[in-house]
This record gives sequence, structure tokens and C-alpha cells, in this order.
Amino acid sequence: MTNPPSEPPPPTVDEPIAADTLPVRIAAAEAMRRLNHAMVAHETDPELLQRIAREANATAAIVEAGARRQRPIRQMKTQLWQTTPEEGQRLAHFEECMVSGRANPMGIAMQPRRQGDRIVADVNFGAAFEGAPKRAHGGAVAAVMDDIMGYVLLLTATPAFTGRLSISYRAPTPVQTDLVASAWMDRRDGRKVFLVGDLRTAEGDLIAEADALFVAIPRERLT
Ligand SMILES: CCCCCCCC(=O)SCCNC(=O)CCNC(=O)[C@H](O)C(C)(C)COP(=O)(O)OP(=O)(O)OC[C@H]1O[C@@H](n2cnc3c(N)ncnc32)[C@H](O)[C@@H]1OP(=O)(O)O
Repeated sequence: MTNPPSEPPPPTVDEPIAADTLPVRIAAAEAMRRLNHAMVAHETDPELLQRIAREANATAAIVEAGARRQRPIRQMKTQLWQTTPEEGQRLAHFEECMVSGRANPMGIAMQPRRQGDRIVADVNFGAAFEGAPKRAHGGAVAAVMDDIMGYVLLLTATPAFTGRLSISYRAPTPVQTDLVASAWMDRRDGRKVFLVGDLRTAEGDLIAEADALFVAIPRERLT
């Protein structure tokens, strides 16, 4: 007995998002994030929820039939560390990042920029990031602080991974509210890079403080 011929594996695309498709990927991701937060924040008829499930599953099946995408490591190994961000420049280490990527359909979509020797970011936790009632989930706050600290490394072209991250939650983090995250380098000791940061309301009131140890990695070890 012979086995039936198996389906050929789908091809894999190992390229960053092409510049000409980035705007539509961002637009689709924005629309999906809006829907995600709307579903959590609003009453919805069961019929509409059934329609959402049907249409989302049908759309997912079409998307899944396309070539698989794989994030290319060479972009992180090389391009990311080659130029120092300019003052005020909007930053994105990759557009599908779950914290700061505009093209991630379930991300936080934080918007970081350089401000002197700091990174500053506008962040607004949508309804789907709620943990305790009316408060953003503490893990989402930690993710924001981890990611914004990563951007500080771009200022000194230092590839590094988070070794330790500590968060002090000083006040509730409101959802659906414009907030400001900041991070900067405290000191460096060989490969150990010590970073600090905070999350504040738009009025400047402290919400959370963060400190972290990032361990610098030679580029050839980035895998
Ligand atoms: C622009 C980019 C944005 C990126 C933002 C997002 C950042 C992330 O989320 S990164 C992902 C999360 N982190 C990870 O996946 C890291 C996982 N861990 C690892 O890969 C390794 O353990 C790693 C790289 C941290 C350290 O490994 P290694 O290179 O072998 O370090 P090693 O030689 O053991 O230690 C070097 C020094 O750092 C210290 N160290 C290493 N790891 C830690 C740790 N986890 N905690 C405290 N200290 C540590 C060691 O004690 C040593 O100190 P000393 O020189 O004084 O003896």
C-alpha cells in the first residue's frame, strides 16, 4: 500500500514587510485592534458575535493559505544597530512587535521616539488590556517597560537581551487613557547594561517605575 501524496509544504518568506504593503498591513492591524477592544468594551448581540466568528474564521482560512512568514534575524543583526535614531524620530525595531509594532493586530501599538538620551513613548492601553477592573494588566505594563528600554540600546548601538526586569506599581494604570512611558540608561558595567524608566499620566503623575539589567550580546550571537 502506498501513502497518498502529501501536500507540499507552504513556501516560507524570510523578508521584512515590503514597503509597498506596510501601509495596508498597518491599516488591517489597526482595524483588528479596534475590533478587539470594541468587543471587550461594548455589549454585542449574540447574532453579531456569531457573524464575527464566522467571518473571522473564513478570513483566517484565506490568510493561512498564503506563504508562511518568518521574521528575518539579519534585520536585527545588522540594520537595527547601524544608525543612531534622530531627535524626535518615531522608532520601530520591527513593525509586528507586540508592544510597539503598528502592524501587530493584537499589540499595544506604543509609539516610541527619541528625546535626547531618553526614549519617550505615547501609550494607551485599550480595553482588552484590562487586568483588575479599570486597570491595565500588570504584565502589559511590564511589556511596555521592557520594550521601551530595548529602544534605549539603539542610542549606543548595543544589541542586548533583557536578563532581569523589575517593576514597581505605584498607582493604578488606567485603561483607555493617554499615558507616557520613558526609559534611559542608568549605567554600564562591561556587558551589563542597567536601564531605568517610568510610566506616567499625561499630567506627569507617576504610575510605575522600572529597572532592568540587559546583557549585551555580540552580533554574531544574535539568533
Ligand atoms: C531594539 C530591541 C528591543 C528589544 C526589546 C525587548 C527585549 C526583550 O524582551 S529580550 C527577550 C527576553 N530576554 C531573553 O530572551 C534573554 C534570555 N536569556 C539569555 O539569552 C541569556 O541568559 C543572557 C543573554 C541574558 C545572558 O547569557 P550569557 O550571554 O551567557 O551571559 P553570562 O556570560 O552568563 O553573563 C554575563 C553577565 O551578566 C549577568 N547575567 C546574565 N544573565 C543574568 C540575569 N538573567 N540576571 C542577572 N544577571 C545576569 C551574569 O551574572 C554575568 O555577570 P558578571 O559578568 O558580573 O559575572
